[in-house]
Amino acid sequence: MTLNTQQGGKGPVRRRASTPVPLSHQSQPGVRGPRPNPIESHHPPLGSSSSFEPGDKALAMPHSSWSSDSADSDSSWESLYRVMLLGDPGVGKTSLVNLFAGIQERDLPEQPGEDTYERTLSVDGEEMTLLVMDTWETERQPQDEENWFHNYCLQVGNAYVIVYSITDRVSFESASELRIQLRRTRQAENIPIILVGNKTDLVRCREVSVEEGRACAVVFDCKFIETSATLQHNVTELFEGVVRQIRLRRDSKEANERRMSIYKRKESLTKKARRFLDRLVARNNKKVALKVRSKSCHDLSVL
Ligand SMILES: Nc1nc2c(ncn2[C@@H]2O[C@H](COP(=O)(O)OP(=O)(O)OP(=O)(O)O)[C@@H](O)[C@H]2O)c(=O)[nH]1
Repeated sequence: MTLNTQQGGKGPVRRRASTPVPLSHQSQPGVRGPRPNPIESHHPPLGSSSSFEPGDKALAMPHSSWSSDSADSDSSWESLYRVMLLGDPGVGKTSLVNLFAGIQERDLPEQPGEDTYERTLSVDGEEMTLLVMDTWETERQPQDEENWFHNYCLQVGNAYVIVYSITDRVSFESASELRIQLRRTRQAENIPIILVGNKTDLVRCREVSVEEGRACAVVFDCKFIETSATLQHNVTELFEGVVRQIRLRRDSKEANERRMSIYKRKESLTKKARRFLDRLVARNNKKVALKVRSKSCHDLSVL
């Protein structure tokens, strides 16, 4: 993986944790600054900060989705993808995002607060810009604010990385709950979700086995990888996987749309009947599907 910073090769772009990225944020590689739009006032230029209020309606507009037909789904929109890190406190989200951003421990600011990083990755010869957001907090006060903020996070991501620590079973259970919450919030969407078991270097303290992690990913229909931020093990693979998962969906959506428009024109009644029967058979073959999924859930380069 090649990490290319923007802004003329300076370090990764940071944003403040308290600055939700407006849902309509769109940038083209190399183009900085907000586009003129009604919620512009909430989105400061990169590198500067702003605050937000829970319940801010302008920010809570419906998110763009893979299946969106809105005007926002043009090619410029697709040049920047929001990746949300979710998970219990202490599981290693910040450590993972720091590795993504190329930040060494000694360079970390004394006052934490910069939790969002934008970098362009080159994977398989193609560049993609990710905005990785380590803004998930579970101890916000008051509760209303926490609920609003969680809901916001679950709405705005183009991809999700749900992290647990393999040394902490409670964090594993929270990860499953988060997956359920995500499914509820983004029901109809096929967004990439990667379950990450971090801290694999702590072998003797392991509370969650690889098999359990994998089984969870199969049941919840997401990808799975184990990492160690401390040893920098599988971290590159994780973020490359995020890029590939986004790309696979983007490409398959485009291909599907093309195929469907041709198909709809040509499809005969017999074909429609056959398709219906195929679906019926597929539904009855859930067991087979589960087996196939369990084989591929750890392969982040396939759907
Ligand atoms: N041994 C080991 N420690 C890790 C690993 N990843 C993170 N840690 C440590 O776990 C602690 C918590 O890591 P963070 O990255 O701050 O975790 P977080 O999920 O961002 O926590 P919050 O900011 O509270 O949400 C730190 O002391 C890290 O050094 C890992 O892979 N192995």
